[in-house]
Amino acid sequence: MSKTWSVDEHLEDILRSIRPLDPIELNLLDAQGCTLVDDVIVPAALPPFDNSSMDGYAVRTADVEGASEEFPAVLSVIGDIAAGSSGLPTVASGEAARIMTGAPLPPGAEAVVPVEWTDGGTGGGPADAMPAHSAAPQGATGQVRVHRPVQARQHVRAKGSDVKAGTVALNAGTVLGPAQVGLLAAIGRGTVTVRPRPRVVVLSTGSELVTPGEPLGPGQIHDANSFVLTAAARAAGAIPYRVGAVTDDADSLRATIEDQLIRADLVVTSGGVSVGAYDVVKEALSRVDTFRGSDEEDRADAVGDVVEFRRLAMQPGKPQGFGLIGPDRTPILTLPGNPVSAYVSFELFVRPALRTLMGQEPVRRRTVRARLTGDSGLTSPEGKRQFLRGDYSPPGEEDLGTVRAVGGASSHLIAALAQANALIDIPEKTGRLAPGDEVTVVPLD
Ligand SMILES: Nc1nc2c(c(=O)[nH]1)N[C@H]1C(S)=C(S)[C@@H](COP(=O)(O)OP(=O)(O)OC[C@H]3O[C@@H](n4cnc5c(N)ncnc54)[C@H](O)[C@@H]3O)O[C@H]1N2
Ligand code: MOO
Repeated sequence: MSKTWSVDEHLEDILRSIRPLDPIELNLLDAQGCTLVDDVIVPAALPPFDNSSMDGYAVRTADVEGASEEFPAVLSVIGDIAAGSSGLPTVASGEAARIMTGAPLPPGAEAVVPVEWTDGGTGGGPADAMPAHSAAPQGATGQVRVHRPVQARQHVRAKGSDVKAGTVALNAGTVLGPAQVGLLAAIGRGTVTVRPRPRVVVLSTGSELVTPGEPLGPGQIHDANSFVLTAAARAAGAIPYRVGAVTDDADSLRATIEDQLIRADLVVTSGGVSVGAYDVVKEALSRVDTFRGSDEEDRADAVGDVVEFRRLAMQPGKPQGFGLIGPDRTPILTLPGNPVSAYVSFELFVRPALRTLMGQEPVRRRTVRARLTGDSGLTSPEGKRQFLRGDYSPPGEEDLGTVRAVGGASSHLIAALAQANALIDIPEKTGRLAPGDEVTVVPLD
């Protein structure tokens, strides 16, 4: 009998054959979720100029020293400075410029008095706000009474106080989330060089499969796997292409995969990999001449172009296949057909492969230790690493969180999978677990 592989051996074999995708330059929003290839250097200081952090009046500090509501400092308003203003007036002694948040601090001014610390030019008590310029253009002229002093640079955001020119804004390897996209935009980057999202072709196999939304005939079931795998690929950051279920016919499957290779950085199939007489994936992909290219060079490359089918010491997910196919040596992972097996296999093998293609680390999901709860204990097949579905609660006051098994071990239990938020990772040598035992948990967040 051929070798039984451990989960780690199979994963390591896959990862050994996969390299990060070549970098490309993408528009900022298209790069969301992608990994930066190079450090991004700040080209010019941010903010690019000293500016006001308040709507108020730009003043000289000496002019408002000792000011109070009873004895206000009275200053002449020389004009408005709105955000985006250029051609700034100089603020001389006894003068103030009305200034808006984000507007450049004018020459001569040392600080900004918020409008609430003034009469807003009304001659009355403290102002709540400035009237709109369109409704009260006279606010840009006349006099303002200032009720409180300010210190030099108060309410001024200094040039470069956010980031300085020449410093590193983001390090290579950073995954671009909303805040990182925002920073790149703020420093003026319209495009960025990243590892692209991998394109994943997902196809399920089985003559019994019917697309959701269509009625079932005798012996038929709805195709769940191509949906769960497509959703999982998208959640992992890839661009999935779901191909409708292929019937159990080796030639059609080969033809479908061959057609799809053009748009695939990775192919995932489900079903047809065990030991039955209609296990089409195995039949179609075990042939040595699979996916020869059309020219000589491709043909030479394609020698040995075969998917290796393996048995893993794992439950669910025992039958697995992996290979590199076609002229571009595209990785293909063939997952077992039982829906829970397909999903667990995705989490353990496909997701790390996708993260490797994206240049993201760590490639494996984090694990935590948790205490097993539930009325009875668990049994696990010795000699197999078992991944039960679990409901994990993170620690509160206690040092460890808790986890409860959801549903049984059978790999057709997709309803229980949908109630789970974690996998319970039970080692090969463990046959029995009691409530209160510590276990390893893989949160699926
Ligand atoms: N004699 C043996 N039989 C089986 C063994 C074995 O070692 N010896 N292994 C079992 C294990 S474990 C698994 S896992 C399955 C894997 O089988 P396949 O990968 O060949 O999958 P299928 O036979 O095509 O399907 C299995 C099961 O899952 C259902 N299925 C398949 N695709 C979908 C889909 N897209 N959506 C929903 N459900 C799907 C299918 O109808 C079958 O019920 O083999 C065991 N047998
Ligand atoms: O190993 Mo299978 O994946 O139990 O259902």
